[in-house]
Amino acid sequence: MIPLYHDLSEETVLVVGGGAVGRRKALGFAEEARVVVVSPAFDDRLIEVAAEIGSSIELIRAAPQAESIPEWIDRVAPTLVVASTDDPAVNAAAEAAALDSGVLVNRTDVSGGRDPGSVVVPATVADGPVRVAISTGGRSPALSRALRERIGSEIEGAGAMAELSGELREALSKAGVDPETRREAIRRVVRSEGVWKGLQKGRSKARIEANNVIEEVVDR
Ligand SMILES: C[C@@]1(CC(=O)O)C2=NC(=C\c3[nH]c(c(CCC(=O)O)c3CC(=O)O)Cc3[nH]c(c(CC(=O)O)c3CCC(=O)O)/C=C3\N/C(=C\2)[C@@H](CCC(=O)O)[C@]3(C)CC(=O)O)/[C@H]1CCC(=O)O
Ligand SMILES: NC(=O)c1ccc[n+]([C@@H]2O[C@H](COP(=O)([O-])OP(=O)(O)OC[C@H]3O[C@@H](n4cnc5c(N)ncnc54)[C@H](O)[C@@H]3O)[C@@H](O)[C@H]2O)c1
Repeated sequence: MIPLYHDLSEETVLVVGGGAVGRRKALGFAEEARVVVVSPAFDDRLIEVAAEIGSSIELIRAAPQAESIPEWIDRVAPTLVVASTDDPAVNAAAEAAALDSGVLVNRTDVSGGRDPGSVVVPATVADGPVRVAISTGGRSPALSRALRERIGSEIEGAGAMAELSGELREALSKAGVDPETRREAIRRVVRSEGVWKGLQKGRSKARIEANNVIEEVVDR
């Protein structure tokens, strides 16, 4: 399995099954996509949060049987279908219908042994624009979660570093610094203890540190 970061803004995710797992997936995807959850009953927290965040999550009360899932896919036109009911036959039908329509599918009730087009939702941790995704290839979701908790502290401050080094890279490029020198300067900035420490004290401190690192490379 190859990890990809998929921009789902303006896309629709269809979640079939609105229990605890369906709620977790729906709320995760609703950070970016429009989400439609179809289920005969909904997790209480999902109902609460859906009411708070408004139009990006739509809850539709229905219990589609296996044979009617393709109609739901036609009607909702999703980019991704999440199969999260507690009925394996309905989950299997959602998977088959999604794959038939060339739509991605996340089967939440099975691990390993996936068909092409089937995706795993990883555990993720973010700091600003930096986002780390962890998968065990479906083998151990509990381990994914434990590793996510560990990695969280590891990437603290990485978001600010991404912003700063991105801006510096653009500034060097505009100033006409040749690409090889620019790459070397930015590589040193992102590895510099001084710049990481500076970021904890504030942006201007980090900028001064970064400029010192860059000058050493540019003035060589
Ligand atoms: C990472 C995370 C993302 C998310 O869902 O948001 C996620 N599961 C999470 C938690 C979690 N899930 C389960 C437990 C209980 C402990 C345990 O059983 O291990 C815990 C731990 C907990 O809750 O602490 C139970 C479970 N999960 C699956 C099955 C079916 C099966 O194994 O057959 C069963 C057994 C059900 C049963 O038998 O009843 C299946 C999948 N779960 C996946 C993702 C995919 C593989 C990811 C990978 O490659 O590692 C995959 C394959 C499909 C998918 O859903 O994409 C999220 C952590 C979020 C976070 O906190 O960071
Ligand atoms: N991927 C994961 O992380 C993970 C974690 C725990 C469990 N699971 C698996 O995911 C499945 C769901 O777990 P859960 O804890 O959310 O169960 P749950 O019982 O809380 O939720 C199941 C939901 O499916 C709905 N449903 C039933 N028939 C339906 C139909 N025909 N159409 C639409 N919705 C229907 C129910 O009303 C309920 O809301 C289980 O099969 C479980 O084995 C996956």
